[in-house]
Amino acid sequence: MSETNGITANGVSEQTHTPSQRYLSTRGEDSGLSFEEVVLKGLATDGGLYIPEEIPQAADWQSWKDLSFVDLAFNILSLYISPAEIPPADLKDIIQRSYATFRSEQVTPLIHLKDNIHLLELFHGPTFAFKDVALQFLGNLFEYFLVRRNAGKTGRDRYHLTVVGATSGDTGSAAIYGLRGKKDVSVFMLHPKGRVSPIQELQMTTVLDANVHNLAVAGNFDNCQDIVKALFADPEINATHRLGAVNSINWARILAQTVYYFHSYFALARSPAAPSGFKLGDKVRFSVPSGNFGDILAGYFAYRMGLPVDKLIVATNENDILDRFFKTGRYEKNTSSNSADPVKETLSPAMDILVSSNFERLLWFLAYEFAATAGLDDAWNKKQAGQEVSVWLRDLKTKGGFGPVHDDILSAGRRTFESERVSDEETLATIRDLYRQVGYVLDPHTAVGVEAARRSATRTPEGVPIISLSTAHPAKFAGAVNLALKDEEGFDFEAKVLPPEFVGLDKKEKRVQDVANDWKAVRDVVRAGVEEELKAAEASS
Ligand SMILES: Cc1ncc(COP(=O)(O)O)c(C=O)c1O
Ligand SMILES: N[C@@H](CCOP(=O)(O)O)C(=O)O
Repeated sequence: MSETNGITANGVSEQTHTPSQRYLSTRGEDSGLSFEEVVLKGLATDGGLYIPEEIPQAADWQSWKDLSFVDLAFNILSLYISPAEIPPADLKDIIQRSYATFRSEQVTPLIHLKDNIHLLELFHGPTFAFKDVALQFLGNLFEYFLVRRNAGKTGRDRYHLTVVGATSGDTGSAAIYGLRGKKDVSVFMLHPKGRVSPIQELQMTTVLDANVHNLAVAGNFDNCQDIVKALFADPEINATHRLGAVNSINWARILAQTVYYFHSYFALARSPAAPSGFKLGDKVRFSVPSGNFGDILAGYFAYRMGLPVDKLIVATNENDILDRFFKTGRYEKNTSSNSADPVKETLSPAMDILVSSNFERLLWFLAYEFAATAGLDDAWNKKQAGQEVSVWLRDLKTKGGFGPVHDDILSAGRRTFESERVSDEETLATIRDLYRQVGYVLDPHTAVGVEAARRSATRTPEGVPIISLSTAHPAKFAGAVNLALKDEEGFDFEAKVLPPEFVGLDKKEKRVQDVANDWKAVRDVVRAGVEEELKAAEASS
């Protein structure tokens, strides 16, 4: 970071921002940014992802044990957001409004599933998936920044945010619900045509607000993600539009998700189902169904802040790039498939992914830790980490992978993480088992996490409980749930699983546009859509 008189190259003051409130890019070319800048930019100019310069230590985390979700979120987020940027009362208000939309008073309740395994239900938000926790917050955050930036401005002088996102189903609807109808924001959500569940598709396409544009791409999720990254890297559209990100490349997504790791830990410590004698400071494991590595990365931040985590269990489906990394040290796209599409379609489609974009953030921390063993100064360590990550990511793009990484880097990763790959057959068996054993219906993604937790439990030190993250409501994945449970006596999907909010969705009007798997074609659609909205806004003002 180049600085003059305590002011960073990007204008952030050292007096008002602690190192955990200043941000840099994982590829080393961009640093000294404020929270507002990284939230509005999404992806760094050098193609990297933003991370805080330092992970703050929550020295007094135990004193947070009885806080409500909102108060806990306020304490955690304040460590990463300078009060000079968002005054505390405003931050509290944004958080409060974001979680007032949840159906559960606890926001993310923890229930005891079976034996040593507890389930963290993250699906009580508007779209019934864990993404709501971050995207309700991000929607309000965008609104807050835009209102401030646009004070006194009219017409084309207003700061207009053009959000482009890729979804395999859940991010799409959660982002749309977080941003629908918001002033000065257009949302273009790309999903792989025919490869999201029917309910997920309906949740997105039945939202008819003028600022919401659903684009069905002829391709898979990775194609959608690549189009989004190509748009962010394109100087032409960046010269005319301010692009914004709602995918977990946006730092605010990760940050908001750290809260439920703490919240569930405290809920467990209070629970009569906790192992006998369990007390604050004792370790837990978290099992996380993983695709883009955003959710589990939030757990890594919670751990680095001081939460007593024994292990973070990366649970993948048959699209297992992450599992293969933790087993071999190689991060490689799976090109062994004979089919033209190397992404396998599974029963947990939200995790059907070739490359996990957030893994880059973990790689940076592992490379940084490794560089620090050389004992040089911190600026050098950060520079080294940025260079290492840039080379890895270049090789991923040009050669389809990299590795094996240095033994010390892999060992450092394995100190915190372990991984499991769960097949479709095992996913169905897990849904069935848990239904038979405790009468609970798991969604297929959650089942991947629970199966990984069950395997991990056989290796877990005595008395270490496992919190398994339940990332979606089972009604979102009727196909897989019915496949697993259709022959179970007395099972009735409509009566046992379907929430009233989903009934009749298929009768509603829909809006969606088919697009080719071609980023330039998508760029044209985005430009035309924004223009139409701006003209309509001008006409009505
Ligand atoms: C239901 C569900 N479970 C798990 C995941 C994987 O989460 P992540 O991409 O953060 O690893 C997703 C997608 O993001 C999802 O929608
Ligand atoms: N599984 C995701 C894919 C996008 O992931 P994100 O967390 O980076 O937004 C989805 O539900 O769309």
